[in-house]
Amino acid sequence: MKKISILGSTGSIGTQTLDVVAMHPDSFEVDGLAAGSNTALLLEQVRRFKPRRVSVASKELADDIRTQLPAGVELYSGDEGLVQIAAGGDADYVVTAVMGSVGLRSTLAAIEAGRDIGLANKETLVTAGHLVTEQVRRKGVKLLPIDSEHSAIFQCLNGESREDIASITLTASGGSFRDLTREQLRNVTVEDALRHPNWAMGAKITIDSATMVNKGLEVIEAHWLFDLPYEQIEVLLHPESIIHSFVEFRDSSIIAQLGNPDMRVPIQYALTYPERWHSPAQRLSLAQAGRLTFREMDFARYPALKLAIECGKTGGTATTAFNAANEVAVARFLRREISFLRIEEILEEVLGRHPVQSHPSLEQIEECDRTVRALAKSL
Ligand SMILES: NC(=O)C1=CN([C@@H]2O[C@H](COP(=O)(O)OP(=O)(O)OC[C@H]3O[C@@H](n4cnc5c(N)ncnc54)[C@H](OP(=O)(O)O)[C@@H]3O)[C@@H](O)[C@H]2O)C=CC1
Ligand SMILES: CC(=O)[C@@H](O)[C@H](O)COP(=O)(O)O
Ligand SMILES: [Mn+2]
Repeated sequence: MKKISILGSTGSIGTQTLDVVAMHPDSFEVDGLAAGSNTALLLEQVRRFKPRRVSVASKELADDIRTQLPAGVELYSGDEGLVQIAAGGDADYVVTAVMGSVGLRSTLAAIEAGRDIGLANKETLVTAGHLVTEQVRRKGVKLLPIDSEHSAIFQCLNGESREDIASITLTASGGSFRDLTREQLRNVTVEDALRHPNWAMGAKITIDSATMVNKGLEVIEAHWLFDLPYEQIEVLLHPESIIHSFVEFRDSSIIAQLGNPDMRVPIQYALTYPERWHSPAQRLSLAQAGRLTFREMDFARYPALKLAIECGKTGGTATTAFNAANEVAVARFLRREISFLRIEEILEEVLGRHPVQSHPSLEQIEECDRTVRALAKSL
């Protein structure tokens, strides 16, 4: 029986993780659940999965639900609450599925507590990849990718030697606006941007997919997860999202991982690795798919992807700043304060002004995150 805790249990990845847990009730037990503000859904999850410990985003929300929790369930709140769910109790495994760099301290706390991590929260690695990977090595825990592209690469690399890798390629759907020119992006709405062609996901990552920031974050995530230089990480447009990513080896062989777009598959693999269990995901029929198509990435069409990769190559706090500016810009777009194209402009402006620090400590990372957020809000 594996005891798991989920940070962000009420979100897209969190609820699908609980779907996987529900499919294998004799193999998984839920120790802790951390939500943001969706207390109605959290209470439903508590009744169904019977965690011993829960957390919500604020003390006020905790006060709202205190009397509705079964006796004995420990209740926490705020950032400290996330850390409690990540590192307290007796879970063996923590799924990090909160959105944004708010997940950093709790992920580090879970690793410090010796827990294996199922990582969906890519912003954590983008913000402080050097700290997270160093701590993973020091504590000897497993860091298993949930992000579909990284799960694909992880599966393709199973049993292979690092020296044999020529390159890895992350596939990109192109997002909601893949058929629009930059000129046509001027007047797009939040509703348009939230219509992802292939995946049903949380709002922030759906916008990131439309700006191609998501692929930029994923390149940086891949750099840390697979310990590869940026020169060996490629991006390719693949509108069908059937090939989730692939690896080319030095003998010119390519190994790819394919499947219908369904996050329950990589989530389950991260939970059951190295085993593979039955999944209800719809089987892929290549005959029915008929044709898979590919296009070279157009960096002029997607300047935020170019900027993200430049930040990755610069290193230090450049990626921290990129991520913080993006989180603020996307939140402002979702609140309809700025236009879609303004997201990219804010990224350019913030990075143009950011004094990069090399080898930042956790405190320096957090300071950078705060400063950049304030700047991005003011622009
Ligand atoms: N969705 C997907 O298919 C994929 C997502 N990812 C990554 O997974 C992560 C989660 O994405 P997704 O599930 O789509 O996002 P959602 O917005 O759907 O969910 C985010 C979760 O985080 C919780 N949360 C937000 N702020 C806080 C906070 N301050 N304290 C505690 N909990 C908080 C939310 O709680 P509440 O709703 O209760 O407020 C919710 O449970 C992101 O990093 C994303 O990039 C990666 C690959 C695919
Ligand atoms: C499901 C998943 O992993 C997302 O990160 C997905 O990849 C988004 O799709 P695109 O960024 O390719 O549009
Ligand atoms: Mn992805």
